[in-house]
Order: sequence, then structure tokens, then C-alpha cells
Amino acid sequence: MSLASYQTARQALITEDRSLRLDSQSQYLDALGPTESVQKADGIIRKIRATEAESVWSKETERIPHIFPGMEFLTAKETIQSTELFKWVRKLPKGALLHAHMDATCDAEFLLRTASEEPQMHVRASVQINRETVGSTMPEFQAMPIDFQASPYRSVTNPDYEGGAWITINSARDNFSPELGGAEGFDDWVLAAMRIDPEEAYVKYNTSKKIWTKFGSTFVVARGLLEFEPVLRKYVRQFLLTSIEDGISYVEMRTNFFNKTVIRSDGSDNFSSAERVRLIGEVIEEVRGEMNSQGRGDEFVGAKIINITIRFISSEELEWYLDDCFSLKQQFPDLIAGFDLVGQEDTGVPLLEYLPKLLEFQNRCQEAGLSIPFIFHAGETLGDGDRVDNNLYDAILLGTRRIGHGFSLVKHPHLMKLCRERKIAIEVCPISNEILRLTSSMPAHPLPIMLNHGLTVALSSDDPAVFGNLGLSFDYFQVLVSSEVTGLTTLGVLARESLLISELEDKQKEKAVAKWDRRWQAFLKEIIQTFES
Ligand SMILES: O=c1[nH]cnc2c1ncn2[C@@H]1O[C@H](CO)[C@@H](O)[C@H]1O
Repeated sequence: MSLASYQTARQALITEDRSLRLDSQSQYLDALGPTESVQKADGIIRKIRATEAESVWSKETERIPHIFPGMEFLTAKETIQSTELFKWVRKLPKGALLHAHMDATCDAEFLLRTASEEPQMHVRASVQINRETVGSTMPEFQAMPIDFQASPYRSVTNPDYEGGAWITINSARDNFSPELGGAEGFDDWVLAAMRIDPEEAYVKYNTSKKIWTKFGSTFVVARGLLEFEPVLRKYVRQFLLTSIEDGISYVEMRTNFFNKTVIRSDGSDNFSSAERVRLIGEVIEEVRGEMNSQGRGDEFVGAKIINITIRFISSEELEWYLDDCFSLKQQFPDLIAGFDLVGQEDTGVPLLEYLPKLLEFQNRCQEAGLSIPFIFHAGETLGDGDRVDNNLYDAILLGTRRIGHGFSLVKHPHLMKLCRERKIAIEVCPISNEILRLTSSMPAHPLPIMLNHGLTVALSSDDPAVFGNLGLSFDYFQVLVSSEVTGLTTLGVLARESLLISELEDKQKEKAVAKWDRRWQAFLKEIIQTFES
């Protein structure tokens, strides 16, 4: 064989090998607009990436002696933020955010600050907080009725503080022991309980099982602050506004209805699930209206709710949640997009055990002509063929519209084929998977396997309040620096597809995509102009 024909055969082999990927198929590429500008911008971004692979990601520092692109997020976050590449990723129009737990979408500091504005917000601890207990005792929060009599203690650090006594959050904060840092020490104590830090993820709880104990507890702390009508309203608004700032134009928020009611403004615990959905709907409309009136209508098309509860309830209990979801869909047909079960999959009830109730629900929806698709979490595990990994079979048999995580999906060639054929998209949460210890870094993540096999993927942030990956930029960034094939073009295809695989109605989808197309062209233009001048 001549050298020339070897080179030709080699190029043909590579092209053939890549041909399943969405970003090498003309139908997806054509949708991104004029090839010349797409390629030009893609080339520019590749150059920045290559330069920074040397100038940033190969430079060992005392703090990061093992530095590399796609390395563990919590250690790399500051470095990521300092790069030119990240600046461009921030500006990328990202389409839809399809996998995010609403109760973990805003910066924990925002939640604490917002809840502290409410005089009814109280805090307690199970024991007096001092040097010995501060690291191992979580704060607990609750909004109380207006006439509630707080305990006489000024803070949870008072020497005579009796475990379990409620104090107003502001008194507890202002009077937090100076030895423990005063008000700032209070904030540190609370924020640490709502976030995962690098030491926890990579040293103290460095296995999937261990990190879930910390991860699960962050929700318990946040819930007390969040599940109060006025705080909830501001939180949802902040979530939408910060998503828009990050280039996200549509979200499907997984909203947890595990607590059947939350606290009303007056402190009574009877704010129903329907009232919560109405509140979220109002905020969505308010934000949409504001964006339109600012002439920024292209930046936000709306949001929907995926109704969730937690997968440790019994089948009998599940029935209540399914009934509630059914009735919410009847009342708010445009807002409710689907149903899902969440929580640690490795220890949770497998879908198979809920099967009779889930099938019954499907039949009932069909008879009533209501469309409430399942959008299940499945395969968020290291298993292969065990009862947890097997959730993937049930999710697909139950007609799941998308798969949340699907981390173990690549162990199932036939299921991957079905996902391709039925266009079941995989909601991949790179940073979540890494922090929850399914993978040690991005280059070891199965995402490239999914992409190379032609699956549709919706990159998602999952729980940015806990992980610190607010918006979608950090997840997009980690993906971009971890594969040579993946480029700006890939991210463009993923962003555009995220709108097409969403639960928007066809007409809304068309509009959303047209808006995205305009922003994508403007984005390409900005990249090209910046580097041509
Ligand atoms: O990645 C995840 N997989 C499964 N469950 C999750 C994940 N992230 C959050 N939650 C669960 O969702 C609820 C909050 O909405 C929490 O109970 C949390 O455990």
C-alpha cells in the first residue's frame, strides 16, 4: 500500500468511526447555519483550548500538583473561572436545562440571605454549638407563625442553650459566639451544611456511598429555609434569572412534592402542592413578561415542572403522589411536564417494585387523555446487571421520555440502540456524577461513549447549589476540555437538541429553536469578529 492510499484509508476509517455522532451528521450540522462560520468559530475555540491545555492545565501548582483538563471540579473551579475558554462558554446560548432539582438550583448564600430577611425564620440545633460540635451538628430551620414565642436564648452557641430550642435566625446569627467567628461563623456553619467541599468529596467521603450521606443531608438543611412561601417565590425567580444570565432559555425543573405541604406566609403549614405550582407559574410569567418588556424575549421562552417524589416511599404512599400529580396536570396542563422518582438509586426502591402503581397511573392518564410522561432517573450507579442498574430496563419499558443520568447505560448495547431509535435522550450531569463519585474525573466519564454511539444528550447541572456548578457553563466546560472530538460544534448541536427533546409543545418548540438560532448566529459572529480584528 502506498503512503497516500494508507492516508486515504485512514481518513475514511476515522470518518466512518465518527459517523454516528450527531455532530458529524449533516442534518444536525446544517441546522447550525452557514458551515463556514461554524467551522471558523469552532476552530478559534479549539485554538484557545489547545493553548490553555498547555498554559493552564499543564502547569502544576502547589495547590494542584496533579492538574489536567477535566480534573475534579471542586479543586479546579477557580482555575476554570480564570480561563479565556470559560468566558466563551459562559456566552454560549445553551438552550434547555432539562435536569435540575429546583430545591438545589440557587447559590446557598442567596438562600440563606433571602431566608434571613424573614422575621419568622427560626433555627435550632440538637445540641449547643461549640468548637467540638460545630463540625458535626447541622442547623435546622423552620418558618414559624407570626405569634410564635422564640426561646430566650440569644444563640445556639450560648453555654446554657438547650438542644432543640428555636431561636429567630437573626438573633442566632447576630449573637453567634465570637469564638466561632460571630455572624460570619454562623454563615460558614450553615453554608457548609448545604454544600459539598473538596475535602469531603475527595478525602473524607471519597466513595459514592459515603458522599451520599453528606449529599442527602444538604437537602434537609436547605428545605427548612426554602419551603416557606415568600422564600420559595424569590428562589424560583433567582433560579430563572441566573439561568438566563448563563445563556439558558428554557428549564424543566424537577420540583419535589415529597413534603405534601409547605409553610404559608402566615406560618401555617398548609400551602398545598397546587398552590406551589401556581406560585411557580406566576414567577415564570413575571420573568417572561420582564424579559419581553426589556426586549430580551429571545433569551427566555419559559419553564415547566417535572413532578417528583423520593424513591424510598412505599407503593401505597406512591399512589397519593401519582394522584396528586394527575390532579395538578388537570389544573395546570401547561406547567406539569412529567413525573419522576428521585433520591439515591443504589439504596432506593427499584422501579420494578412500584410497577403496579406506575402502570395503573399510565392507564388512567391514557383513559383521561392526559399526557404525563415518565422522565425517570435511572442508571445513576456503578452497577452492571444488579437490581439498581436494572432500573434502566424498567424505565425504558415504561416509556420514559428521557433518562436522568443513565450513567450505566453504556453497559447495555441493546438499550443504547433503543434510545437511539426512540430518541430517548440522556440527561447527563457530568459534575454531579464526578462529585457523587461515579467517576474520578471527566475524561473517565462515559459521555464520549454515548456521543460516539449517536445518543442524544442533554448536559445538565443537577444540584448546582450543592456542587457549586451554577448555570450550565461549568458542565459544558468540563465536557469541552475532556475530548478532542468534542468542539464548539458539538456544544451547539447539544444546545439546539436540548430544546427539541424538551416537553415544550411543537409550536412553542419551533419558536424556542428560532430564537436560539438567532442567538447562536450572533454568538458565532462575536467569536469570529473578536479574533479577526
Ligand atoms: O443526582 C441525583 N440523583 C437522584 N436523586 C437526586 C439527585 N440529586 C438530587 N436528588 C434528590 O432530589 C431531591 C431534591 O429534589 C433530594 O431528595 C435528593 O436526594
